[in-house]
Amino acid sequence: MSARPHRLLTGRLVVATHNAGKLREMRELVAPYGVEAVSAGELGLGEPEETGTTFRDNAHIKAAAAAAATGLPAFADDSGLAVEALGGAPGIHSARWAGPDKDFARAMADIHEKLVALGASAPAQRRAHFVSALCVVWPDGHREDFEARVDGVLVWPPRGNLGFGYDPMFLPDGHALTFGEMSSDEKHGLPPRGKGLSHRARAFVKLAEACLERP
Ligand SMILES: O=c1nc[nH]c2c1ncn2[C@H]1C[C@H](O)[C@@H](COP(=O)(O)OP(=O)(O)OP(=O)(O)O)O1
Ligand SMILES: [Mg+2]
Repeated sequence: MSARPHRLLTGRLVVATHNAGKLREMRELVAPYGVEAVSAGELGLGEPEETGTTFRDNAHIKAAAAAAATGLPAFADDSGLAVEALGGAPGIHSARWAGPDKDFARAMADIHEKLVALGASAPAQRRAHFVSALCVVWPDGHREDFEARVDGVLVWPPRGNLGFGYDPMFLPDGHALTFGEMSSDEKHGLPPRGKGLSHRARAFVKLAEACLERP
């Protein structure tokens, strides 16, 4: 009899990302659970092409590639910023909008300029959310998927130099600091502080509930 409809994640785990900011957050999230996290970079894994049309599909592509290459369970995140006035852009293209140089200062300015061109200066016209799709894939192909979002507004100019990507322009609802001004613990917003604040932490709370046990 199984009280758990999901598969338990134990032992070694590949964190299938090539983004240093994300890797740090994903390692912090799994740290309390006694799994040994090894990164895609440490294992010399390549970066699969993200050919999916959804966050969920792209997270699966990354986790499945890493699990197949290593014979270990693999944990991937596909995430992005969806700006309401831009019809959800950049969405799954959020990393690609920063170009090959990963110039997020430029990508943030681009978004701001597009909003200005639309006359969107009031916070209510500058609403956006981050989405995170987390996927764990085992070498036998079993998968577990979790997704969450965090809503907020885009400020200008950007504030803070913590975090990564679009963090300095994202002000989550109900908070006075942008993600760029928050410590990583504040951005996660996990217990005892809260129930999860960032998209990634909120999705991870679901993953942990389903697939992880504290040692
Ligand atoms: O918490 C976040 N704070 C700020 N920006 C964020 C966040 N979460 C996603 N983002 C933006 C930037 C990132 O580059 C892109 C995700 O694109 P995404 O393809 O999932 O990640 P990536 O290419 O950077 O690394 P990888 O695919 O190896 O995991 O969205
Ligand atoms: Mg990517």
